[in-house]
Amino acid sequence: RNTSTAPGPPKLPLIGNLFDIPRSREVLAYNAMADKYGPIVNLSVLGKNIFVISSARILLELFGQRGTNYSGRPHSSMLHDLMDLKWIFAFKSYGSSWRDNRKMFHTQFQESVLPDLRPLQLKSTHAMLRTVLASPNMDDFFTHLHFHVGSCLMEITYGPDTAPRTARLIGMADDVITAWSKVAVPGSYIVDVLPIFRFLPERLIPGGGFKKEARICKAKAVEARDAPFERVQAEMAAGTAPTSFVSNLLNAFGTDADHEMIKTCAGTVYFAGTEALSVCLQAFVMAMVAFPDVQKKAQAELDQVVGTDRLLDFGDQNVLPYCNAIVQEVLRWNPPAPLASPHLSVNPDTCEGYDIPANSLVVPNLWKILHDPEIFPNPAQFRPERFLASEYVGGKLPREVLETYEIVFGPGRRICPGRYFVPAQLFISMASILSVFDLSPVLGADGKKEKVEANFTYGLANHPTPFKVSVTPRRANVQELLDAAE
Ligand code: HEM
Repeated sequence: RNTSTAPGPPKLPLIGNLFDIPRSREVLAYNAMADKYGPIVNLSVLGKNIFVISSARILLELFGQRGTNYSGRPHSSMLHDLMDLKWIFAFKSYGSSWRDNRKMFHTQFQESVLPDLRPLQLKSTHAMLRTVLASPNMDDFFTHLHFHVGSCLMEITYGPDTAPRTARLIGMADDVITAWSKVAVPGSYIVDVLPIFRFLPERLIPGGGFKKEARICKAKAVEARDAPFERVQAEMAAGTAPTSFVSNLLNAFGTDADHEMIKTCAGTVYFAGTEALSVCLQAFVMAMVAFPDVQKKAQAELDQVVGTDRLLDFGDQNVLPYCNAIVQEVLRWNPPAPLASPHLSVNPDTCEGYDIPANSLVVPNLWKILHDPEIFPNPAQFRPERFLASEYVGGKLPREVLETYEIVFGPGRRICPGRYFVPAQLFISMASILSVFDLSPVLGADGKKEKVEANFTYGLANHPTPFKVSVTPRRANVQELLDAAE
């Protein structure tokens, strides 16, 4: 065979590239490696091969055409065994349990059922606008946005609950996400380097260490998963359960065995969806402040379509191309999962003349693909126009723009099952905010508006770095319209 090892930073004996693996600002580090070594970069850590892919074509080939070999997930002692999060199907290995969960999940988030969710999404958006109007300062703004998407997903999954109970569940679930995010940073937990440490009793570790962290995380995950599910079961027994992801599925499937899967699928919704939506809304706010002309253009479109004496509705979506383009540009400009989720290969393979040994970790660099200047000229610029068909000769979006953009949801069999829901949710949240509020930089000590430069953490979840924004209602009747809305 005429194959070779893919290029990458030089390896040390035994430990390989242990010290080349970035532990912060991962996206920037992998971008630099791609610039130096090309679209397939090979790293190896303690004998384990990692391939970082930053070409859409290669990614579609591996995860798409050769999907049977590339749709696994790596196993982590901390995440799967100690935190016991193996029930979340995003972490399951490729096989029948993952497939069954995904199928069930899809019944509730496929394109055809999405219109049923709109009234709830709209109601949640109005609640968010009311809260922002009541306390518009910046420190609270992102908290309101996070609660908005989190509680909306919770309500879709379990039906309405009281605000304090929802806030408690969101708090617990967010703690779980914070804990598991650390697992993705190599070396965070000794047990993932030496899995035998799993059997070390907690009392022998000073302060309880990783064992204590895992125990607390597991308990919170179980409560966040079980408490709302059991509430719906009780409501159904009493005949009072409103329609929701869980009540629909409990009605459709009868046996106890199915109940377990309904519970785990439902639990996956919040854990898989909230952070990504929340990061998108934060990036959107940053874009509106850093690129004020985009905001003005969107508001002009909204004023023309919606006018001033009613609130935006889903019925307006088809006639607001610029607002829809903003949604796409937010996802491209700051993909919330810039390095997607790592895949694990099964059998040895070759790609572009390079060997890919069995059990390799394959990491897609979505960020780099979505910032390819050949397809998205001047990629750091927030420019929704690149998604307007009217900008192109023939009035059609070029195929490579569309296909590359869709990479944001990860290609192949593990593609995000929330991908139909996401644009609708982001549209209603973002366009509603722009139609009733102005987002602008705060005034500095000199009385002038402070300039906001777009900047991000460039980590595994790509958050905007802290900035200030002033949120002001655009018209005197905003409160009145919101009071009258559901
Ligand atoms: C806000 C925008 C979102 C983006 C950009 C996004 C993107 C992604 C990506 C890149 C993956 C990994 C795909 C892979 O492994 O190759 C993923 C997985 C997943 N996403 Fe999303 N996601 C978003 C929101 C959501 C929402 C709202 C939900 C739930 C309603 C959701 C549910 C899931 C699930 C369950 C998985 C795991 C799929 C599997 O392992 O089979 N996502 N998403």
